[in-house]
Amino acid sequence: MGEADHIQEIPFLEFPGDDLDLEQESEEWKGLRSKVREACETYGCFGLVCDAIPAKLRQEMFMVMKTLFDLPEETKKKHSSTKPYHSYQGKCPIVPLLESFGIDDAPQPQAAQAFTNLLWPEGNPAFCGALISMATKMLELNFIVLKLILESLGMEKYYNSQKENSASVFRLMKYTVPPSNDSAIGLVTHTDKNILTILCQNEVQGLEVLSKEGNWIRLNFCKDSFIVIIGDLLKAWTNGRLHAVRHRVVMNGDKDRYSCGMFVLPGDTVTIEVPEELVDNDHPLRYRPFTYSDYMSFFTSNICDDALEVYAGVRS
Ligand SMILES: O=C(O)CCC(=O)C(=O)O
Ligand SMILES: [Fe+2]
Repeated sequence: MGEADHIQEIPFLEFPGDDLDLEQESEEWKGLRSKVREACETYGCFGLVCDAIPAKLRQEMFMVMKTLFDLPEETKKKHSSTKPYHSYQGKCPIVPLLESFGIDDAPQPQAAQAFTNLLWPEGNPAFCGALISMATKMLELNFIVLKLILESLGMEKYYNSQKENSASVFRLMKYTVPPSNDSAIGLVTHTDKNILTILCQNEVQGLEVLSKEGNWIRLNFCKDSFIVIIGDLLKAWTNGRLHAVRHRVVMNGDKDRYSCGMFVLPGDTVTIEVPEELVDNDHPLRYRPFTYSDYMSFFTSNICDDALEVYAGVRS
């Protein structure tokens, strides 16, 4: 397993205040907005320290995640979906350390309850409560970041429709300690195929991002930080202005890694189409219109590194 070239280069930003209701015309908001844009253009990701999502809730989330992954394999397999990345995915030869669940619309109490009841027919209020609270806060944070991004591009008029026409999947992941103390791939290199992702991990590091210059950067999260990742769809919609960063997980050490990620996606009928304001002589159209579901169908049968360019890129 090749070592990362750099320990930390990506910006870590601070979300001001103790709740997510940051006043949107404040100087703090405007300051954050320009830093977010710069990070999204240059790195396609950034760390975000956010005390508005309490440390206690994060701890609870990782505790209940452990009880989830400790369930028997047969029970975990009950969670299935026709959509890729939404089912329970057990360990497999490509990613032998990883198990994951994708939960649709997890902030909605009905969806969270249905997931909980499937795995614990006798009920598990502690799990369900932590799931709803964490998913709700992370989705809220996702939309705040989306708003900052759209405003920074002068595209805020699209915010409400993007929000209304979105869906979410909350992914819960467990990476087990690699055998024989070696470092080993936890998750293979990829770009996220959705709009925007926010990740949260327990104290075990492992996420690495590839800089535009081609260096692997190993992220060193501080305890209260989240990581924001630009997905392929936001890169396409912004006509390539934002960077969809390639990333992977590399495991080492002697502790299991747990992470959860809130992935915002477009609703099924939404077409991703570059708005005309983002096309001009300096920025000729780079992506043709497409839907997320068609893009995912393409990707799952043609897994490749530059799926977005191959699938939707406009060749000049
Ligand atoms: O576990 C992590 O930190 C990264 C997960 C990830 O990149 C993904 O699920 O797309
Ligand atoms: Fe990812």
